[in-house]
Amino acid sequence: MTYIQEILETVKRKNPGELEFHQAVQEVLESLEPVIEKHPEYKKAKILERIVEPERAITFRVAWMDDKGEVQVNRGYRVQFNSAIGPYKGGLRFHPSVNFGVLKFLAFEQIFKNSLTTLPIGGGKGGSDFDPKGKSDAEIMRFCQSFMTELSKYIGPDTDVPAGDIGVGAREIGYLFGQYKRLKNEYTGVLTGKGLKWGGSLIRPEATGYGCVYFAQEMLATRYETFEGKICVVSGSGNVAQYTVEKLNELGAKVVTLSDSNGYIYDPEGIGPEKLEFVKELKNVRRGRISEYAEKYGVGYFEGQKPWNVKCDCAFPSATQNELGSEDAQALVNNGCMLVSEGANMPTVPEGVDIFLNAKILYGPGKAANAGGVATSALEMSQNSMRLSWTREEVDEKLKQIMKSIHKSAYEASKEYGHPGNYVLGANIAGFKKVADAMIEQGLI
Ligand SMILES: NC(=O)C1=CN([C@@H]2O[C@H](COP(=O)(O)OP(=O)(O)OC[C@H]3O[C@@H](n4cnc5c(N)ncnc54)[C@H](O)[C@@H]3O)[C@@H](O)[C@H]2O)C=CC1
Ligand SMILES: O=C(O)CCC(=O)C(=O)O
Repeated sequence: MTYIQEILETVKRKNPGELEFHQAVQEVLESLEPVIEKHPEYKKAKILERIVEPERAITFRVAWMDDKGEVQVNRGYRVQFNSAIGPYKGGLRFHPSVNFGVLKFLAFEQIFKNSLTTLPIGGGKGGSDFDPKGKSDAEIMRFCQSFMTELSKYIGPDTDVPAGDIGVGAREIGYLFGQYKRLKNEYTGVLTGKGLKWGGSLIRPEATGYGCVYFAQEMLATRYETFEGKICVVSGSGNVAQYTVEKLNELGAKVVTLSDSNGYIYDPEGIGPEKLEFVKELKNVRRGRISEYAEKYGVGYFEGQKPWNVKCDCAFPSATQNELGSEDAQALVNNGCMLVSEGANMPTVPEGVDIFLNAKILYGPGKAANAGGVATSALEMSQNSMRLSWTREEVDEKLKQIMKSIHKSAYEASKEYGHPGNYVLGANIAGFKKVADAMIEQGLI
């Protein structure tokens, strides 16, 4: 057994049943094999053995009352994985599928993603198995207040700064922030993704989707290509999907699909700006299903299916982990897809990633392609500390430059290690080195 395999076996033994966590660790460790060979100091300091163990993982009871006056109980979590280069930073996910395995995979990915942004932020993630679907605003507020009452003991603007993820958007961040302020009697940047009137940053809502498209633009440029006239397939219809579509429209592409957990819509005419406004209102205000788009515009709706069989030039998985299987990956390649840029975290199964890499299409893994969201969160933290606000143009320009720099460092690392254009390898290596060096310099902790 190799050194890397031994560590992986230990991770599996110590974290039984946490399949998503095993998957994320395996991908990163396999990429790091040549780095460990080149840098014996990492092996001596047992960096890999340490980096796969969270610094702290908290679970807590969240009791709240529903509109009928009945008591409900959920489980809350925060995984504080690595603080070598900055305070823990990463979103909160409210979804019934949330458990330690899912949050540990997300927090682990966040370590390398946050390092790639070049900004001083460590890796964390949290959430709850609470299902916001079908809940009233009052129920969401009571849940958020109870959740924050416990979480507030472990976070702070210089310790751990949560944000949104699946099921946590502007509304939830508002209720969480209000409760933190009430408990601590202080007005600090303890969360990002805040409302613009009370400490939020312009462009943060757009940042993950826009950033994912900027990263894709950089990949396309290596082949002297642009988005003009490209047919694009997007999955999901939440925050990341919406702003991915918005930026693709601006750049002259045509987006033909969106989805939710019930199915996908196919609009061959393209989801232009006006139709996108309908989606935003449908999903962010009325909180309805994407099938309503098909009814309104008279296009196809495919219940229980994913959009990966639709012929396209570029694909943007923007819903959830492992939403793109190996058959889906093969279908995309067979249909001539030349680029996949991941808005979601780990949306492609490992066999699918291999299919993309072997086919030599442009493949941007989530930890590089979707890093614009957390990078802009770090810009929100900077603005909060300085007590000022940058303009929309300033933040957007910084986001563009950060995505360019992430692309450059991932590309250069892939070249240095003999696989130019393999962004999986490049992102893992470039993200790892800064954290590993910081861990060594800070001693045995
Ligand atoms: N919001 C952010 O800034 C960032 C989000 N991400 C990732 O992007 C992805 C989407 O997140 P958001 O758009 O923020 O969440 P959201 O809650 O706004 O939207 C989630 C979307 O995914 C769909 N979805 C959720 N679970 C699904 C399932 N099991 N099957 C099919 N569809 C499903 C939902 O229907 C919805 O359209 C997640 O993987 C998240 O971790 C990554 C980086 C930053
Ligand atoms: O903005 C943040 O802090 C969190 C973003 C996030 O959860 C992610 O990058 O997956």
